[in-house]
Amino acid sequence: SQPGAAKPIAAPMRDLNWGQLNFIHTTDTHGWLGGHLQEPQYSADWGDYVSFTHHMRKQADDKGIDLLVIDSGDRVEGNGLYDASHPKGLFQYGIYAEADVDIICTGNHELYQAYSAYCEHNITVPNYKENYIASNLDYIEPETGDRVPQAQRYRKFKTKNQGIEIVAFGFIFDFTGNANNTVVQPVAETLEEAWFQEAIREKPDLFVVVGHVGLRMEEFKTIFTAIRKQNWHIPIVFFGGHAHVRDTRKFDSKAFAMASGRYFETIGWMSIDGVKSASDEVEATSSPSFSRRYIDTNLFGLHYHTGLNDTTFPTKHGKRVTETITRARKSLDLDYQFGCAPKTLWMSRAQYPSKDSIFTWIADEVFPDIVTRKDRKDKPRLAITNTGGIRFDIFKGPFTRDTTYAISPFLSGFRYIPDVPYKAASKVIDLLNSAGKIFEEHGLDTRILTLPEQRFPVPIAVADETEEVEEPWLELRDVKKEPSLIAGYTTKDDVGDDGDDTIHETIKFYNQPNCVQSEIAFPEDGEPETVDLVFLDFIQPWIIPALKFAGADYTDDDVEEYMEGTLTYKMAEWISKNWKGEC
Ligand SMILES: Nc1ccn([C@@H]2O[C@H](COP(=O)(O)O)[C@@H](O)[C@H]2O)c(=O)n1
Repeated sequence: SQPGAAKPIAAPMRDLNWGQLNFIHTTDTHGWLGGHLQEPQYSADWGDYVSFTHHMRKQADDKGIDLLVIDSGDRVEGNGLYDASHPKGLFQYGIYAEADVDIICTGNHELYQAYSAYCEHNITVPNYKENYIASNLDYIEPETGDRVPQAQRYRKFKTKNQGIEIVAFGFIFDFTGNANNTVVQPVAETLEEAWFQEAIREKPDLFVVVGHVGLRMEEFKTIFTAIRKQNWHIPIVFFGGHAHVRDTRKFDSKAFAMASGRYFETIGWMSIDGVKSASDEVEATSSPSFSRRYIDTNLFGLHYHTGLNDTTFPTKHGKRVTETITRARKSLDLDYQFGCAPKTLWMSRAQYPSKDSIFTWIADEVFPDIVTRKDRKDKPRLAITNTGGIRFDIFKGPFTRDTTYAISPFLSGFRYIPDVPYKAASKVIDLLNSAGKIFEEHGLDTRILTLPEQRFPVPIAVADETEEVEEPWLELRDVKKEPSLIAGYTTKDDVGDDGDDTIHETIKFYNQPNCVQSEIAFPEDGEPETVDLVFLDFIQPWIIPALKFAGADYTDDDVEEYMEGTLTYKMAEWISKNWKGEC
């Protein structure tokens, strides 16, 4: 872990189950390669990950079984290590590539900006060569305008030790917010293509679908159905992401999907037995058994799972990566303190509105101060932001450059429509928060506005009780002798509630609105006649139809820049003025 990071913390652990074929999975790391410096249960860094995967590959080799390392996208945006450099990702791409990944695909965050799409195509794809798969994504070459596959459409290969034959795909969900140098082909359309139809007729031992797709979104189900139509008996595993949650979904007794959280808090572990019979000639027809674990990026747990310790765990390579991160963090001055957070503010561990809610802080304290311009400072205004634009909690203590990007990594700026009749403008916030249907008519999904974690909830009654899911190696070591529990995830998925490698004190999460609003410079009595309606540029597509529905006919041409500067910049400025002091 990084110098100054919180020390790893002891906790009661559940063992990992090894099978014939095993997977290590990361997703939505969003640049958190330095680890969570303030949280002991997630303070391992990418160097530790490099050491961990090395030891686990070695164990697989020693046992004569196989291990594959997977990443399902959104490696960028969300942490100073990526966002604070000019250009962005100056250090991040090289550091990430120190990890040896067997199957890797693209997420939506690699595609929001033409620049990051360019880097993905020209840095990460060549770094991973045949391991990079882009089943439904094309890149547009800037020099020629030619549309080319971002990477190969699928990959057929055999595992190193047992020669298990795998056909692997790499999808992204039906994303529409991509920059114009990429083309995302809708998943359902892609499945009709000749190459896909050929690939699913290959008859491997196992299909592996890696996708930047939430497990409860439609896309994986559609892919599952297409593969199953051709192959009633071949096992399929899916590795998803995007929803920022730990989750496992069972499509049928031979098809299992897992998602491994967010921000390098989680390393996913999946194992399968019975995927290939000992004799090559006989097809494995009985149901394979699957198991999953969500490993906290706590060095204590990584030592535990590898059977190593402080001295034996770090490999030379891992140590070098840790040192490279330290140097990069230093040269980006990520520990520079803008101020000192007087208390912890939560995204979803507090209700909105409440004194501990980060959104209440933004609406009540930050926006009234920052959303202003000299020539219209007395104009009453409504300022709206989507909650999804805020990405992480603020912990009491130093608020650094790094914290700034973890909270607000995006380049979104402030726009407005001047002098909107208040009667209409005042209705916008409720429409954004609770009138999803109205926006659907305009092809807009209001779930995009909110936190990824609550966008695709896991259905409550999910487990199919009639089917057995094997968890034969579960062993809980000495829970009673271990220290008290630390707060963390208690994941409920299609298999049960024992997936987390660490037994945590359960955290309660509260649903948040899609958007929050501040009323600024309002008259003391009564309502204003008109207001300036100020909003972050990301939510403009929802603002215009909302106003229309509220009775005010505006178009994109009526929208102007409200002030210079991004939310990220303005927030950091606010903190340096208002949270002065030592900590
Ligand atoms: N400029 C932006 C870009 C994105 N968002 C929010 O992030 C969500 C996507 O994040 P994932 O990690 O789930 O891919 C998106 O739906 C928005 O809520 C934003 O606010 N501004």
